[in-house]
Amino acid sequence: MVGFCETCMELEPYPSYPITSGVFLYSPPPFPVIHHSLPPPPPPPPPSRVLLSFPFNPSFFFAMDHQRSMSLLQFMNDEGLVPSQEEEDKRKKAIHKLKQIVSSWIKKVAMQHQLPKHQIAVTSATVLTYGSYGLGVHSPESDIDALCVAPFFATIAEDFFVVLYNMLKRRPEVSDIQCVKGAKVPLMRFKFDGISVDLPYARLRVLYVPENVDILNPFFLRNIDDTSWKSLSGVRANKRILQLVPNVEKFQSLLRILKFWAKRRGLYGALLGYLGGIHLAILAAYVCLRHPDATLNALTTNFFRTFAFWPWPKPVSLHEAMLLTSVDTIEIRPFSFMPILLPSSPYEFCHSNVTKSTCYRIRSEFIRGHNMTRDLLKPDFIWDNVFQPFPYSKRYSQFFKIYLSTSDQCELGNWVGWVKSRFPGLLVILEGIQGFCDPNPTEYVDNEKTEANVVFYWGLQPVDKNSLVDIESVDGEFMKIIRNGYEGSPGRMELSIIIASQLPNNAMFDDETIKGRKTCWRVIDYDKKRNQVYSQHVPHCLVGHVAPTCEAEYLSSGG
Ligand SMILES: Nc1ncnc2c1ncn2[C@@H]1O[C@H](COP(=O)(O)OP(=O)(O)OP(=O)(O)O)[C@@H](O)[C@H]1O
Ligand SMILES: [Mg+2]
Ligand SMILES: [Mg+2]
Repeated sequence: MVGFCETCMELEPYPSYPITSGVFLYSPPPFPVIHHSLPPPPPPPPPSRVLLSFPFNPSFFFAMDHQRSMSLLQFMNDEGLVPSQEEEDKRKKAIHKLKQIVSSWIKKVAMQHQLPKHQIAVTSATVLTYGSYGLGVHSPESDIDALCVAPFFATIAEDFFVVLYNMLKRRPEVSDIQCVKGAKVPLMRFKFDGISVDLPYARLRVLYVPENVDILNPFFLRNIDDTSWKSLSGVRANKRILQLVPNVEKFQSLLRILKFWAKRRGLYGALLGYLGGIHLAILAAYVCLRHPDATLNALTTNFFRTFAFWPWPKPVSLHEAMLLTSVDTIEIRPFSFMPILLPSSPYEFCHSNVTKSTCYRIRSEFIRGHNMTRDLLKPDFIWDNVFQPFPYSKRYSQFFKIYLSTSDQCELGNWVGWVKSRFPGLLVILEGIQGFCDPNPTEYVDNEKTEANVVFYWGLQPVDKNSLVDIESVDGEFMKIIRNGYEGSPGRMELSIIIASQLPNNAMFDDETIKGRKTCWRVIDYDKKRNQVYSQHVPHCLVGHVAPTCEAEYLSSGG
């Protein structure tokens, strides 16, 4: 078990005494433990056996459990985790309009392809929502993940990325539109009425795609291409999760809570080796399946207990949660510190960038959550403590600073997106040198600089205080990774090491203003650079203009 620092109720960064539970399968990195002000960590909290010293009164425990569930719901409300009716209506309206655009797009494409009139009349395409919106757990700042599903004749390269792109671009509701062609799941990303939308594409071997097409039905999955298959996997996974969980409402509340917890504790973001929405959704579903009658409090407590003692890298699978022995086909699993299996055929693993350091951080946070929630009778318990922002500046003595800037504000989004897509490589380089790195996912802005910028501060735990990272060699190695493939004009990148006291004032790591600090950026106006594209089906027919490719923010996931 990992100890607490008594002054700040934070877990020690690394176990300072032998681990007894067998939770950690690899040896902890050989770093000194920072005792924030008190030297040795206290012994682990007393086991829950202590509860049995009270005369056992079930109704008292039920009452306590109920009370904690109620206060958790109140906490969610106070934090604004559930979008207002007004926000919901705005999203519904945006999706409705998107469906209309897609419907008229497919007719236009059918005409451009010179399909017979009767086929043009019946052809249709639709939009299926998935991700956090599809699961009903989105927060006000979540994007809408919407899959455009169309008949086979509409190509991705031309009809989706050119014709639909241009139709969207002309709409007054649409801004900041980008084509993300290089990702495992290619997509268009834009804002619709101010809401971020991720729009990947799938083609089915049909002429008519029903509005609520059942993509778990094998009929629709016949002979589809590889990209479509990958794009559909998010929708299939979501649908399966919602079918499996015994109580959708409780699952949604639990997942909302966990996403908020992960954001507050600096653990949200698959790109930086932490947990993405899909990972948390499967972990939450696992707990719901194992405890079908549990209250919200019991589910949250069980979540922390289950994963604090999970024997990683044993995969988490919803089949196991249902006590089924195995699934039919499992892809050959690449090594992963925290493998999590998608719940729908062909049972691939969620893409993961978890590293040794981030795995350690996540597990420490599971244990912290467990230690804080395990005792139902703890007199001074308040949920607020569980969700305290992670105190980076107290925890780390040094920070790896990544300063990214462009002289033109419009180029910042693409430049930062590109560098971020290469962050997994940088993390590996830093871990190789330092052994440990905590890539804080929060993006900061240096307001003292006149140029458009985004700054990252990653926590470091040097082996000894005098050891310094050789910035030049890190810079050289990382430049090799980011140099190839960027299509725009690259911005500036400065890497440096700072100590905790040099953190700028606006990087307030330890207070509650952590919410809403994500940088907003604008995207290049592609109109200035677009190229004409002609139809492959009708010679000399101009189908539109192609946007220069914006590189994938995610190396291989559709998020
Ligand atoms: N690493 C991944 N592995 C497999 N599927 C992924 C991965 N990342 C994203 N996806 C798919 O894309 C969907 C949308 O991802 P996204 O990153 O938008 O997260 P989200 O769950 O919608 O949370 P948020 O509220 O932060 O948007 C997920 O539900 C999942 O189906
Ligand atoms: Mg999303
Ligand atoms: Mg998304």
